[in-house]
Amino acid sequence: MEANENTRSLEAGIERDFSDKMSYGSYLALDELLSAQHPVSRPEHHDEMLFIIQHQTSELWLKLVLHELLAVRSRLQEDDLRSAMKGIARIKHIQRSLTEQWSVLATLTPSEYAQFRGDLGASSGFQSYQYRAVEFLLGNKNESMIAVFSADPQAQALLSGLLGETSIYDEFIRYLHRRGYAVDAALLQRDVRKAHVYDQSLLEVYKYVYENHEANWDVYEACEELVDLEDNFQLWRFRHLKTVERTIGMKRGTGGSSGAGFLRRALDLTFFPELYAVRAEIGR
Ligand code: HEM
Ligand SMILES: N[C@@H](CC(=O)c1ccccc1NC=O)C(=O)O
Repeated sequence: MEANENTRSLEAGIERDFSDKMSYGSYLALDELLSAQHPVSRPEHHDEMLFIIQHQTSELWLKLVLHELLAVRSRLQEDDLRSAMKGIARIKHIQRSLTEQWSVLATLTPSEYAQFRGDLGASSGFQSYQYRAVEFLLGNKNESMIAVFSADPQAQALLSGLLGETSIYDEFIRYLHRRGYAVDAALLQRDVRKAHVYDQSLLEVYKYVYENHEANWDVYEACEELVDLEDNFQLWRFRHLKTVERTIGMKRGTGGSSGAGFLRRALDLTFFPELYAVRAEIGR
């Protein structure tokens, strides 16, 4: 039957009755997940579903990035660099997927978006607490961002908590110190509520690591993993900016910012400045 009818028959052993067993849908809470898309445009605009699902899938992946970053931070605290790097490898794949996904939203034309943009009110990705949590964990701390969440105590608590905790870069630096690399004491005691700023002693450490990479292989490899992470993050920011430019041009953002100009300035931020600065020092 199978070959000539081009149909696959169910095997006898295939489970059919889930009345008292966990099924695919119940395990994944699909009823909840798939009933969480609520277009607000009236009459409902066809393309709003794309807009909602693009954001929801991004938030799901951000949830996993956050989960993995917290694990990476713990593994660094436990001096388990190899396992921390395994976490970063996974995050890098998620980032690629997030960046690749912009091409789906890029099919939304300015005319289509304009038909429901007004219904979005003042809501904006600027109010994504998971995105801000990822930025904080990577070291881009900015206390003023928390004000956006004044109406969301849970988000505010999460971000206030992370603001006062170390970033994965702080933990990497502390790990380097424990391994005997000459990191300045001031850097180890810095105010973690502020963004990391360029440190000369760290540049010297990296210079040593890169010039003697054979003898410092695991640290050298970890440095390059962090550069990949930042590179991927910047690619996401860039694709966001370019999607914004092609859908709303130079309009102001619904969140109240100047729009594309504001997003472009994020491209000047860097999580790991010394890892970029060291490039200019190699082979001098
Ligand atoms: C047509 C699609 C999109 C447009 C036109 C757009 C536009 C903007 C604009 C103008 C801002 C600046 C804040 C404001 O004033 O609103 C912003 C911020 C932001 N958007 Fe979008 N966005 C789009 C899609 C997305 C998607 C799919 C995500 C994924 C989660 C996202 C996440 C963010 C985040 C996280 C910020 C804050 C960025 C930062 O702090 O640098 N946006 N967006
Ligand atoms: N800020 C966007 C609106 C927007 O993109 C948006 C609106 C609600 C929820 C998420 C959004 N995504 C990213 O900012 C705009 O100005 O058109």
